Amino acid sequence: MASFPERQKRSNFQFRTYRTIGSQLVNYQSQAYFDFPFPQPGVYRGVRKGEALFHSEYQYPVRGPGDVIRADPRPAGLAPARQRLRRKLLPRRLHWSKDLGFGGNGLASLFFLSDGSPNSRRQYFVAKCNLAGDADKTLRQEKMTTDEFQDAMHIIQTRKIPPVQNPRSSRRVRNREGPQASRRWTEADRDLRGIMLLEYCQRGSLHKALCVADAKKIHFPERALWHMFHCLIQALIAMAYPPPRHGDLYNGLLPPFMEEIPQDREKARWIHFDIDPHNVLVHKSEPGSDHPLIPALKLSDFGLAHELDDRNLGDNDHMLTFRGWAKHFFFTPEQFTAEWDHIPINEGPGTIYPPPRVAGNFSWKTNLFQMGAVMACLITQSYVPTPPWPVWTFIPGRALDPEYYSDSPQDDDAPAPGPDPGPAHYHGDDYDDEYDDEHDDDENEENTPPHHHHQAHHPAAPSSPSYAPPPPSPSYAAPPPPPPVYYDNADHGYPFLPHPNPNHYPRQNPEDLFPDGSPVGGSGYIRAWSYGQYLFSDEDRGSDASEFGHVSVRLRELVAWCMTDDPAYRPSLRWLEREVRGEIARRYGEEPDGELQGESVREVSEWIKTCLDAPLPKKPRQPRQPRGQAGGGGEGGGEGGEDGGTGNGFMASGTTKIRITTG
Ligand SMILES: Nc1ncnc2c1ncn2[C@@H]1O[C@H](COP(=O)(O)OP(=O)(O)OP(=O)(O)O)[C@@H](O)[C@H]1O
Repeated sequence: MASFPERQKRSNFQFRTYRTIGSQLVNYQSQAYFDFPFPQPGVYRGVRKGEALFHSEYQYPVRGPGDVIRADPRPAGLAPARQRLRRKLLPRRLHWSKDLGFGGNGLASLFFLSDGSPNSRRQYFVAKCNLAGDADKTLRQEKMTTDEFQDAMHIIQTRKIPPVQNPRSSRRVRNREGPQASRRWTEADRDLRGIMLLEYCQRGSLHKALCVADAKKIHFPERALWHMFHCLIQALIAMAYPPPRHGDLYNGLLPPFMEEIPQDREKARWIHFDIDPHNVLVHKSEPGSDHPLIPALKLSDFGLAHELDDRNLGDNDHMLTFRGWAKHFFFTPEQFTAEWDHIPINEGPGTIYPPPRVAGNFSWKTNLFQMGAVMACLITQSYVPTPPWPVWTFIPGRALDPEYYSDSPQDDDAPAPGPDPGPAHYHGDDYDDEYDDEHDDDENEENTPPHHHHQAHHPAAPSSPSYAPPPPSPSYAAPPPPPPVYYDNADHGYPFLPHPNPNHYPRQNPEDLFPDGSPVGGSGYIRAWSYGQYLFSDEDRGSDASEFGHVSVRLRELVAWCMTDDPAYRPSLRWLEREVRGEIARRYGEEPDGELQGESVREVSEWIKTCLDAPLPKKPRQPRQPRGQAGGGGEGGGEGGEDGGTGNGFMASGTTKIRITTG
C-alpha cells in the first residue's frame, strides 16, 4: 500500500491527466511522473481553460453515429454469480427470468415469484449480487443505504424478501428427492445478506434509452427532458431530505412520496458519487398517477453513496479516497480540480484553513453536478467532453440572493457565491504575462478546439427577458488585470489564497465585463466557470438555431448552472425545482404532467414507444465468417442483458471501463 504522500501525488497526477488529455491511464514509472511537482508550487490560480494539452486529438463534442456509449466486455464471474442468485432465491420460489445487466461490481437479474400455478400473476423482482461473492460487504452497505430513502418516489426501492417455502410442500421436489428434501435449505442457502431485491423498472436505464435513441437517430423530446430534469431534482431532494427522517411531511399520504423540501431543516449529507445514465432507471407512467404521461426516473445504485460527516471531512485519507469515486466522464470539479495540486504533503482539504473553494468541497452540490452531467448526456446524446471543458457562464446576479444557493440553514455555512474570483483574483503575486498568453483564447487560438472559438468571451445569452447583451465586439481587448485582492487574515502558511469572500458579501468582480466594457453583474448576471457551457454555441445568442437547438436555451442554461466549477454557484434545490416546475407549467400546462393533448404529447408518446419501450436494436448482421471465427455478441451483451457494464473510475484497477468509440 502506497504511503499517503505517494497516494496524494498519484491522485494529482491521474487527475492532471484527466484534465489534460481526458484519460486516466497513467504510468507511475514514467519520467513525467517523477518530474511531476508535488505539491505544485505557488498559489492555485483558478480554472485554467488552456490546460488541455493535445487539442488536435481532442474529440469534442463526442456524439453522432458510433459515438455513443458501448457495452463493455462481460466481466469474468457472471455465470457463478447468476448461479448463486438462482440457488439462493429458489427456496423463496423466485425464478430466474433473465439478466438485466452488469456493472463494475455486480450482476442484476430479473426474477419472478410464482406459486407454481399456471394462471398466477407473476411478481417481478430484480436481484443484485456482487461478482466477488457474498463475503463482499459493499452490497450490504448498498442495501442499507437504499433503505435510507424508503418510499421516495424517485429513488429505487428495495423489496421485501419473500419467506422461505418449506420444500416439503413442493410436490416436484418431494417426488424428486423424497422426504429428506428439507435438508436442502441449509443456513447458507437462506442467508441473503449478499443479495439485494429491488423493484423492477421495465424500461431499463437511461443509458439503454440513449443507445436506442442513437441507433434510431432520434432525439429526446424537449418536454420529456424537462420532466426528466424535474425527476432528477426530486431524487436529489430525497437524498438531501430522506423521507424516513422527515416522516411528518408525508403524514396521511400513501407512499411512494413525491419528495418535498422542508422549511429550515438541515440537509442530510449524502453524496451518491455515481450518478450517471447507467444508474438512472426509467419507471412506468400511469394515468391518474403523478406521472400520467412521462415516466418517472429513479436513481439507483447506491453502492458508492456515503453520508459524509465532520469526521470524514476532516480525515485526509477519506477525502483522498472520495476523490477517486466516480465513473470516467462523471468526476466532479470537487475531485478533478487543480486546486488539489496545491494542498501540502500530508494534508487534505478538510484539515487546512481556510478550506479550498472547490477541492474536496463535497456536498449535495456534488450530486447536482453529476445530475447536470446526466442531463447534458440526454441533450447531446453523448458523454460530456473529456478533458472537462470549462467556459465562462453567466448566472443570475440574484444568485447573490441566498435563495439561489441555499436551501437550509446549514448551507449558510458554505461560502456564499460572490462573483467568481477568476484568474485575476487567484494569480496573486506570481501573476505573469505567461498566464495571459496561455489563457486568452482570442490571442491563442490553438488553445481552443475549433468548436469553442469565441465561447469564452461570448457565452450564451441568459434567456431572462431583462437580459439584453451588448453585441460582441471583435476588437475586444481584455481589460487590464485588476490589483490582486487578498483577505490575508489567516496565518496559515499554506500556498492558498484565503477565501475570497469571507464576509459572505457579494463583490463586483472588475473582470465581469461584457466585451464593450459594461459590467455584467450590473445587468443582473455574474460570471462563473461551467463545464456545461459547451451546450451553447455562438448561434445561441437569441435563437435556438445551434447544434442543440432542439432543446431550448433555458433548459441548457439551467443545466450549465448545475455544472459550475465552484459548487457555491450551483443553484439551490428549492430554487431549481421551482424554476423547472414553473417552466413545465408555462410550456405544457399545470402539473403533474401538464395538458395531455397537443403536438408535444404526440411527440412524447411516439418517443416512449420507439425509444423507451423498444429493445436495443440488434447490430446489423456481419457477413458470414468461416467457422471458428465467429465474432462476439452485440452491444446488448447477449443473454437478455440490455445494458453495458460499467466501472468506477479509478477504483477499477486503473482502467477505463467506459469507452467512447468514434465512428
Ligand atoms: N431495478 C432495476 N430494474 C431494471 N433494470 C435494472 C435494475 N437494477 C439494475 N438494472 C440494470 O442492470 C444494470 C446493472 O446494474 P447494477 O446496479 O447492478 O450495476 P452496478 O454493478 O451497480 O454498476 P456500477 O456500479 O458499475 O454502476 C443497470 O445498468 C440496469 O440496466
